[in-house]
Amino acid sequence: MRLILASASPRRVDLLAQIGVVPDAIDPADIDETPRKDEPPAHYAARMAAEKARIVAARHPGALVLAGDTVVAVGRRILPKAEDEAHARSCLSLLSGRRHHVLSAITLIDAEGRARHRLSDSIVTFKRLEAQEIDAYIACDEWHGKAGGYAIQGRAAGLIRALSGSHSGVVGLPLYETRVLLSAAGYVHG
Ligand SMILES: Cc1cn([C@H]2C[C@H](O)[C@@H](COP(=O)(O)OP(=O)(O)OP(=O)(O)O)O2)c(=O)[nH]c1=O
Repeated sequence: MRLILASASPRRVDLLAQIGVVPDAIDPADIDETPRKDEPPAHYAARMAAEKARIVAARHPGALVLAGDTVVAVGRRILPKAEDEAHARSCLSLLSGRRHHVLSAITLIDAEGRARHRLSDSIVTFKRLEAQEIDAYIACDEWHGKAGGYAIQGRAAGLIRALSGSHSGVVGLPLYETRVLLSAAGYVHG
């Protein structure tokens, strides 16, 4: 059975490889990722994963298509991907010393066109960040393009006091849920 990964994220390829899954092709969806007005973060993540999967599945009839979306949320507020220093700084100031949620949604569309969905909800707690810790993190550039302005798989791990939930989900693809969906769709892997 062919598996298509509907994602431009190299992290998702690496995460899949961690559970022994190598997609036959990578075909990013490239959709409009603007949240709707007052859209709850979990709803937004699930909607994005489902839309990415649906658009890519239309291009690959008969294949399995996996898509994901990772959203950082402080309360009902969705933090967008940090594209510049000022934005990354404001994300880190907001996350400093408090808990936030990382919602990681996946959708798998099977060979018959049936969609299965899972949502991983993790709680991440940052230490209270000193000004020089924020400066040092900004200088390392790992925040670039990351939801919420940090990447737990890099230096930010040294600033995170606690994680409750799925580490792989925070990085971008919750592997437990992914394996469950792949198995349910009859995909055989290690
Ligand atoms: C919080 C956090 C986010 N991220 C990244 C993962 C995702 O790439 C990004 C969230 O954006 P996504 O829209 O989920 O993914 P993407 O744009 O990289 O790829 P595509 O839409 O094609 O599937 O933030 C980390 O790498 N580490 C982290 O700790």
